[in-house]
Amino acid sequence: MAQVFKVAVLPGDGIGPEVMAEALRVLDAVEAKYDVTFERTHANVGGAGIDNEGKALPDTTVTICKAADAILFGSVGGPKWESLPPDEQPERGALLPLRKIFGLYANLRPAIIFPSLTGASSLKEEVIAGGFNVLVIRELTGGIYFAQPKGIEGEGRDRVGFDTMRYSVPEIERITHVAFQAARKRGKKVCSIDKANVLSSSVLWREVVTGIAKEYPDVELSHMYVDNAAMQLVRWPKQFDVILCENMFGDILSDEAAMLTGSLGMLPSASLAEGTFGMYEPSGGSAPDIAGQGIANPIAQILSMGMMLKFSFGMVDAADAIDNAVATVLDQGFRTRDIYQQKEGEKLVNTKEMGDAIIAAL
Ligand SMILES: NC(=O)C1=CN([C@@H]2O[C@H](COP(=O)(O)OP(=O)(O)OC[C@H]3O[C@@H](n4cnc5c(N)ncnc54)[C@H](O)[C@@H]3O)[C@@H](O)[C@H]2O)C=CC1
Ligand SMILES: CC(C)CC(=O)C(=O)O
Ligand SMILES: [Mg+2]
Repeated sequence: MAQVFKVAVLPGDGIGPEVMAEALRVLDAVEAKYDVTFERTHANVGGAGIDNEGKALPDTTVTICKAADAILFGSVGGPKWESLPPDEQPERGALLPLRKIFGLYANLRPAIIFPSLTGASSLKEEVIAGGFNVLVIRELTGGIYFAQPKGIEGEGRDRVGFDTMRYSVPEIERITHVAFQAARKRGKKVCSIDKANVLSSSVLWREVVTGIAKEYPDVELSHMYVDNAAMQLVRWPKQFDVILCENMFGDILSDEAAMLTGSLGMLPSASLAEGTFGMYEPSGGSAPDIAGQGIANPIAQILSMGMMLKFSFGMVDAADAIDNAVATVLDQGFRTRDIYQQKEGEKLVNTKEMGDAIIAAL
């Protein structure tokens, strides 16, 4: 009998539904190829939650996610909801609570440059010749995005806005283990990012990471201040293997790493809890500037779905097949607008045509 996996599908806003449609068509192709059934339940989230059910994270959505084996998430947010009170907006009202409710503390963002895409990277060819493969591991449920107190107090020009950067030892320990275990299976190097010359949370972060590293003598640890890391990523990305970051530094550096691979539309991510539950989402946002035009790059969403197959369902072969299909279509010259270089052999395609090509390659 075919194995059955339950997937909560949360397309969200902007380009979310457009790229999600392609990921689901690729999931159909996986179903046809492997002896497996993906039971999918769609739910509103973000602006779609506000518009359809009056809340960025409707209770029905949480119930559907709790009944699922994994969440496939598009992206949320956009100008339409930016004037709502901050805690009711799609990002703070839905995405961050989802990460907290499901304990998704480990965010894996693999920035890999496909050989045929080196021309789309913002870096010079000689800097990225031979490719690079960096895994950003971002702590996702702590730090300045979550810690209290935060808010805006006072009146008029006397108002102050404040957030709190806070990390506990167990929070640092568990994400550090994720980074070292990942490094063990690849280049055996962890570079931990902090701002220990200024921030107390970073002083503790560095101390705890250094302690955990002793349990992994086969993995080399280095530390780097976040400002230098931002510079080193564009200077010589090949020096990095696994980059370990707290929440906000990882948010920022992963967008930077994405662009080195050609486009934010290329960077998938897995947000993992203890065990096999995870939420799988592109690293980028809802891209209001291109939403509704059918031109968004669906690759980040499709590769995120592939990460779901690997990390939540143990379908490593199917995940590899998706990665290979993406590499094949890029070799064949298919390009959405964000990675189109107007070079000979390139074929400019829209979102759906990119989905078609990946399904054909699969
Ligand atoms: N996980 C999520 O749901 C996230 C949501 N956001 C939200 O998204 C909205 C827009 O934020 P921005 O800062 O503009 O970031 P963004 O990531 O949505 O877009 C930044 C740039 O990258 C491009 N881009 C992103 N994904 C693409 C794709 N798949 N194909 C082609 N181009 C792509 C966009 O067109 C834009 O020029 C905001 O409301 C923001 O809060 C931002 C980041 C993550
Ligand atoms: C709401 C933000 C924290 C989302 C974001 O930028 C991200 O997860 O990369
Ligand atoms: Mg981000």
